[in-house]
Amino acid sequence: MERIMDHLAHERSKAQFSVEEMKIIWAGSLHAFQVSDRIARLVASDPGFRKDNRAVLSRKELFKSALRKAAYVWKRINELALSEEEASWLRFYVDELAYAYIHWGMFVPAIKGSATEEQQQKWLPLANNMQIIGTYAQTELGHGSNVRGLETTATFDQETDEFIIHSPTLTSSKWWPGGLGKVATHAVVYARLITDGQDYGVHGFLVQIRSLDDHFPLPGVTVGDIGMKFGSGAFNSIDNGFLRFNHVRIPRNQMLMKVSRVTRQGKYVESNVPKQLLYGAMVYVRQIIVADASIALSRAVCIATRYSAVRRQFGPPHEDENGKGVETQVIDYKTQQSRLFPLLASAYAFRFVGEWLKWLYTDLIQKLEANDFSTLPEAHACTAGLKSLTTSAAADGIKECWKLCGGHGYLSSSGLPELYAAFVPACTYEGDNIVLLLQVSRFLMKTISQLQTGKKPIGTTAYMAHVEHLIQCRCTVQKAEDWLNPSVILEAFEARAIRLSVACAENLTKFATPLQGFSELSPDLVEAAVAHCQLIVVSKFIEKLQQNIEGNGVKQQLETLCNIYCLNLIHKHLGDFLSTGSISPKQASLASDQLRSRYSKLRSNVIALVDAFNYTDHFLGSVLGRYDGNVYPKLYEEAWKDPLNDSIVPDGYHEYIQPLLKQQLQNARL
Ligand SMILES: CCCCCCCC/C=C\CCCCCCCCC/C=C/C(=O)SCCNC(=O)CCNC(=O)[C@H](O)C(C)(C)COP(=O)(O)OP(=O)(O)OC[C@H]1O[C@@H](n2cnc3c(N)ncnc32)[C@H](O)[C@@H]1OP(=O)(O)O
Ligand SMILES: Cc1cc2nc3c(=O)[nH]c(=O)nc-3n(C[C@H](O)[C@H](O)[C@H](O)COP(=O)(O)OP(=O)(O)OC[C@H]3O[C@@H](n4cnc5c(N)ncnc54)[C@H](O)[C@@H]3O)c2cc1C
Repeated sequence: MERIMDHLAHERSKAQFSVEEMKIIWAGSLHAFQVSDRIARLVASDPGFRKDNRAVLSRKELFKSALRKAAYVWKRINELALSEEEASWLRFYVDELAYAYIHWGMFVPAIKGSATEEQQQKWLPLANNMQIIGTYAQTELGHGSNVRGLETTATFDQETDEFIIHSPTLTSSKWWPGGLGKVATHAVVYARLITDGQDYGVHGFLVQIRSLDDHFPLPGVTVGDIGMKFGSGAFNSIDNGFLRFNHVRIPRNQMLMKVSRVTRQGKYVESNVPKQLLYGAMVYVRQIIVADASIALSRAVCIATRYSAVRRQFGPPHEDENGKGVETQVIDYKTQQSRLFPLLASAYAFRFVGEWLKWLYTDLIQKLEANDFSTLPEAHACTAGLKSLTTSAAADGIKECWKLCGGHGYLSSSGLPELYAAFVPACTYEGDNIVLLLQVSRFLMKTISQLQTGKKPIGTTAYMAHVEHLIQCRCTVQKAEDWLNPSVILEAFEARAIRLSVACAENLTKFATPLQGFSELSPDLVEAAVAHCQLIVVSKFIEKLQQNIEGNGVKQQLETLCNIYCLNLIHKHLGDFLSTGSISPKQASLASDQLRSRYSKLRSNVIALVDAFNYTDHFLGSVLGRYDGNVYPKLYEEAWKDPLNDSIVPDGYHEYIQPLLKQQLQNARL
């Protein structure tokens, strides 16, 4: 036991940088670090937030436990008079999916984004004080991605000055909204607005669905839970629900009227605000999901890295620091490094691009408030594309981390199966990842077509202004070290991205209609979108390194991580880079050489690099990822805690095992 604990201590002593400074870089600022650290410890030390028994709870127990925790969170927020920032961290570290995620993450933002000032004044205080609990009811049984295809209707009745909300078909039943099944009292419902016999398309409406007195559904409302979801624990603590309306009436002023409104006379009036602002809550959450992807991936990487340093398999026997013969730490296998280190680098890359995206979103909101809508298309493309890229990579990465831990990774107590089950739907919710990439490609094709009109591309598409150069430039790498030059890397990624986009744009012209072209070329368009989004992540990592980064050795570690992130992408997408002529086969081989050498450079720092995430053992929820590395005794302890081990002879022995054995014994004797 002693020796295992020593392993991580020895690993930590090898670090070539200041972990404390890196913690601040990871958190974003000293202030963010201090607040998040304080709240993480507060949660970890409070038995009310225990979560180690989730895997063995039944659905009903899990759900009730999530309700209890959500109520306790609210109590602690009020008792401790936490600020909004502190309260968000508290909800985050409690790490239990419940209705509060949708209430704070979607219901409140939808009201802020789509309601008029007057409507906000009425509804926000109620929501902020939890006098009502809200959900976001957009998706239906028949349509999720195709929002324009939603079927729920909101028909204006001029006589009573009300909207009649109705579900005309089975497929129009709302399906999936979190917190809807058993908890929410109110919902922002997306429905087709019909007035004067005309259909004006999908709009948002605030609808009360349950009584505030006895929690029963209001007349005309049918509501329930959609059933168990993938994995034990994970999303099963939350009541994703169905909802049907039978001519439910709401006052006219419960239509969210920032984008457009219906007058007392039933006239539909548009404002000067773009209709896409109706989808504002999705842009907001997609940006948060990018931050969440870096968290989810870094959690898995932290577990897999610590365990890989503790775990030993095969010889040649080495001597440990006490001169004893020991097997090889699995982290020293080059295959383990080539699977794990790019994931560690990706966690950092996603953290920084998430930070930038938060800035982009804040900037967008400021502009919108000043009636400047110019950056909305780019913000939509960036949030959609980066949400897609980072969640797909994080979900795959978590699964890889589980395999990197061998058999023990499959144990619930490793924390990895539940982390995977809880995170993988991020590839679908808030927009299916492929559908979102197609949005990015649409934006890219539009940008390319506008180049011909002389319109200067801005922001993340600014590189397209250099299309002539990027289409014909040749990569200058001659030796492996040349791949450490950020401008060389950037140009290779820009060349690959623009060449894929331009090829798509040229091919699109060969079809009879743009629609036909988009449909036929959609796999290529998705690849072009991925290349563009990877370029954004690469360029934001490089930009981060150009900032003033303090702390002993911190910048050097980040440079190594950045190199690994970029070179591994080249390695994985070699087909793109070679087929577009962005690099040559010889340069590809030099990139692989350099990548291998970066792994060796990083090796002694990896434990410290995952320590810099500053995750408590409570938050990690993993025996394999424990800070002290004391894995085996704790695995043994955990095994004993399983309910199956409550009795020596299992339930069912007398009914099913004993008779079987007896029968077989008798048969043998006959
Ligand atoms: C130390 C680090 C600290 C970090 C802390 C991290 C904290 C993390 C904490 C918590 C994590 C939280 C995790 C979240 C918890 C789980 C919550 C899950 C809840 C899930 C909710 C949902 O899923 S809600 C439902 C979402 N649904 C969708 O996303 C549907 C997807 N479909 C669409 O979005 C659209 O319909 C689609 C874009 C596909 C529309 O296509 P189309 O028909 O072409 O579009 P149309 O409507 O005609 O639009 C035309 C025009 O508008 C542009 N556009 C589309 N959407 C938008 C938009 N949102 N904004 C702006 N513009 C938009 C579109 O591109 C077209 O443009 P043009 O081409 O005409 O210019
Ligand atoms: C855990 C979870 C929580 C959720 N929470 C909420 C919530 O709170 N509120 C809410 O309203 N919704 C919620 N949703 C619903 C979610 O937003 C939708 O599931 C999502 O938008 C995808 O839509 P869909 O299910 O209709 O998939 P579909 O669109 O049916 O996708 C099925 C397949 O078709 C493909 N596809 C679809 N359209 C195209 C296209 N144009 N081109 C190419 N391929 C295409 C997709 O890539 C996918 O492979 C939640 C979903 C999950 C899983």
